[in-house]
Amino acid sequence: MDVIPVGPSPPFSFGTERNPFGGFCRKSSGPRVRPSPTSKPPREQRTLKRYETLGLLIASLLPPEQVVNSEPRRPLPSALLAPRSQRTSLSLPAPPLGPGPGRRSWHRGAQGQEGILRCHPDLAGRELQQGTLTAESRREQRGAGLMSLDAAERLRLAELNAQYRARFGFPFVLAARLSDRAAVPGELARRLQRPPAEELRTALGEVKKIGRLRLADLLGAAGLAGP
Ligand SMILES: NC(=O)N[C@H]1NC(=O)NC1=O
Repeated sequence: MDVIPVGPSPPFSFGTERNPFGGFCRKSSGPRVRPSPTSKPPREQRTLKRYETLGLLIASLLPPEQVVNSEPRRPLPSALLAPRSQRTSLSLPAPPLGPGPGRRSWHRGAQGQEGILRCHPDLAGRELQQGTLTAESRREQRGAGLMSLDAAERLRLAELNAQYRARFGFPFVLAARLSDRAAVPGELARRLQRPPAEELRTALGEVKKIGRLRLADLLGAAGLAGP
């Protein structure tokens, strides 16, 4: 069977933190490095990024022996090296959350799971208003009705998103296509109350759902969007 090469990443960055799947995400603190709408990466780089994301999604579904890291000095994410039966290792031991030295070293450690969450824009956030979301995110958020919120609903979500980020250190992530505008604030308020380690696992599970749905779209396949 063919092997799927992983990495190296193309030379673009939305920050300086490398996520566990090879891309760059925003750092949790400090000034945010954000491309302005007028400085989008060139078309080829966006296309490359899409292919890289697709390759990594596919790699995450394969047994480790079929995944080859084409960048010698960059180790594969540990989540990809685990036997497939344990690949739900996005439910690995809880990292220390919140401010403090433990969190920093965890960030730099082998897991770095939290980084993937920071790749996600807020639901109904500024990027949606400013039109700077990726086409996929925009479609997902629009499908959930998040583009039609009134001012009070938007404010409520913005407050909840800010509280969530302050508590957990990463943005609230939810597979918008499996939800809707009426359910999102309640779900956000509910998850805001959860213990950090549990919430991290839930949030990573949502990333997997989003990935599966996007992969199903890309492959034109039905049935990949299961639990
Ligand atoms: N924060 C967050 O959940 N963002 C997203 N969810 C989703 O389904 N698409 C997104 O952009």
